[in-house]
Amino acid sequence: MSKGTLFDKVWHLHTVSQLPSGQTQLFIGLHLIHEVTSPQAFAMLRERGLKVLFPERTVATVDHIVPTENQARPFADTLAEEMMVALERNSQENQITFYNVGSGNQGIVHVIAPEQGLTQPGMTIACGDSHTSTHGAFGAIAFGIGTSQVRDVLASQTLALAKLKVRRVEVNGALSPGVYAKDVVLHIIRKLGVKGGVGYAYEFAGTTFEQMSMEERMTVCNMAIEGGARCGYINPDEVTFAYLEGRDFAPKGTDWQQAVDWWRSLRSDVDAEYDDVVVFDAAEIAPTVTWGITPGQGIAVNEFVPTLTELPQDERPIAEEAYRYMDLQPGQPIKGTPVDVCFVGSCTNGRISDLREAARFAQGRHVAAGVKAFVVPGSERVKQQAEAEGLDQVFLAAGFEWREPGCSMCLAMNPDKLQGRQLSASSSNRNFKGRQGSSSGRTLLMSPAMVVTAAINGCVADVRELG
Ligand SMILES: CC(C)[C@H](C(=O)O)[C@@H](O)C(=O)O
Ligand code: SF4
Repeated sequence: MSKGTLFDKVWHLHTVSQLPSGQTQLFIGLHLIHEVTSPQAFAMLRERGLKVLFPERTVATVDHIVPTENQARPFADTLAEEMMVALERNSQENQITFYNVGSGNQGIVHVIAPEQGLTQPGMTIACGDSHTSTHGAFGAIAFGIGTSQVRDVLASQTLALAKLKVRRVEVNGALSPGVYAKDVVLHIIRKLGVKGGVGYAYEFAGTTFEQMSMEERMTVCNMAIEGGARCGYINPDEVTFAYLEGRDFAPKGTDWQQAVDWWRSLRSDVDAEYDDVVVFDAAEIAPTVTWGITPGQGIAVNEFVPTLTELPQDERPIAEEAYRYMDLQPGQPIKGTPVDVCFVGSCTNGRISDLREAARFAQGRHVAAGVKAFVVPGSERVKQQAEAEGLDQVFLAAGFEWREPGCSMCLAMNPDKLQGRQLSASSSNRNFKGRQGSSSGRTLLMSPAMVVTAAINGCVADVRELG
């Protein structure tokens, strides 16, 4: 194996051909599909009389449109019901494994594939969903694709792609108390910008990531795309292997050791060359909250909404738009901003460790009067595990609602929606205008522990002061 980054090695190993366009025809090891971006792709396939080439390399689940309260069929929303029926039919007709509601394996696509061991180091993974970068936490090259590319993968198991450059994003040192993976990635995006990663894969490296659990690594890679990087990854190590061992689709017996040796060989070499390197110090990272309308508009919870003069010229127009939309004044503290809705969930922070941490802060406390707070597990397995540990009871006793798995209010393609100008504290990944349902609804992104802190205080508050 030649010297290089994991990205280079995996790309090279999956290259089928070099296309005259200069692009690479890349083999896709695992194709994940969900109800939103697959129906049209299957329709295009049908129009051309094509079949799914490798149905065993495609796995389907339903997440965006699933109601998290009443899941009785048919769904009240006819469009949601149509998408559901289409996925059921397409999976069945094409012999594609479909983890439907009630199967015990359903959930947000980026939660279920890792938990079942489908996501493995050295793979290429594509899904018609931008947060596919999540799977890079395992040392896979994983990226979101559009619907016509979903068609291409279904038909040929390959994609025509231009190779990305690689930026090593290094963070070193221990995280301070109250600082989580979410804060690390919000900090990175704040510093490098929401477009800073365009054209790059982000290799997250350094002792901070080495110390993280797989679930924390997934939180970081999940938001690579929010920094413009279509994929983000972390080199596989003992933490990765320990997480994978014994999972349903992980190699077993003698295959296991062989796989581990193979995965080790794919790590970026110490003398690998990068197109760019940036280095951060973990000690500088505080609990972070977004105040604006892009995930890059983040500040430490004890900082003030930036004034125009503090911002570089090119960030000023979007800042002005954000002040107006969010109804926040430049220079005001973010702490103390009243919240209406508190949401713990999503493919960023809806895993068991997120729920455990949220429950730790909710334990023995109560949601403030007038605040609607709810917890949505990322998958049926996460829900089951949380209930086995009694986390649901902790949340319920604290005044949180406990829901069925799905994307829920991360995107509000289901009944969980903000109303009017409501302001939400959310553990999800996007704070775009109108993202959580209402066209004028407002979102502040933060870690699950900070969402719980906000729920209890009725306003943005510092998790470090909750004790
Ligand atoms: C619906 C889907 C295409 C979309 C995505 O690509 O990310 C969604 O998951 C999101 O988070 O905005
Ligand atoms: S949880 Fe949110 S970000 Fe993740 S796939 Fe669903 S809608 Fe997209």
